[in-house]
Amino acid sequence: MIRLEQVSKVYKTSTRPALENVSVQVDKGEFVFLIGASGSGKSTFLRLLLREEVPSKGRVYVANFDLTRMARRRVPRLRQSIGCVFQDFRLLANKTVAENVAFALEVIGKPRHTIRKVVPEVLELVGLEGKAGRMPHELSGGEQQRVAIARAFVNRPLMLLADEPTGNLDPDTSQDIMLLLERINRTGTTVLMATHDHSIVDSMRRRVVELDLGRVVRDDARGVYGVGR
Ligand SMILES: Nc1ncnc2c1ncn2[C@@H]1O[C@H](COP(=O)(O)OP(=O)(O)OP(=O)(O)O)[C@@H](O)[C@H]1O
Repeated sequence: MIRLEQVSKVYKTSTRPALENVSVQVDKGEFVFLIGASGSGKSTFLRLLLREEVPSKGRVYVANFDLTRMARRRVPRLRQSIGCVFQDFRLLANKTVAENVAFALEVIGKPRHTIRKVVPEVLELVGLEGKAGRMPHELSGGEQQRVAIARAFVNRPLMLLADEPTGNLDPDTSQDIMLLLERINRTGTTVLMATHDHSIVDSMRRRVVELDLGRVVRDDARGVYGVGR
């Protein structure tokens, strides 16, 4: 599903590589935590998968796409197969919950009857039935993140990338969001989540890939955040 082969990334304005000789493979249906200190390269890793950045060296494959050789016009197709969730939710403030989710389908040209059918289904999946008409500011942080997850998942992407999705949430709400991401993972969707949240990583015992100064220093099948940290 995801393959990085000896990938290095050096930003133009930076002296040290953001990623250095990184090789990681993630299979379909896996749930993987990407951890590491601030500046270790987690966001760069995710941006390479979305082709928001290109590697300085090495190759990146996502689904059946070879991102290294991909023509610019094919990038939208790649991004349709990847759902994204962020720490700051990134909802459209002037649209309702249902409109936020529907918008993700409108921009890729889905027919109206499909949108009418699948939006309530996905809102039910994330536990927001009954809140379809609310505005984002009328929701709690956890509910806003559920909307963001619904929007990321409504097109049934092959993969969900989550960058610190619990970073703005209290521990109980974070656990609820993790249960939701687990449920989405059980549908066969590959989930890759960058996080600093020790307790979540420790309680889930999933695969952990750790970056340190741009290098992979650990790849454990059922890892914890780290001993003594
Ligand atoms: N657009 C950019 N231009 C120049 N340098 C960058 C750019 N983006 C990231 N970097 C540098 O690359 C390194 C890795 O950054 P990255 O954002 O990938 O780390 P991170 O692990 O996601 O950090 P955080 O947890 O703080 O989000 C850092 O040294 C950062 O300063």
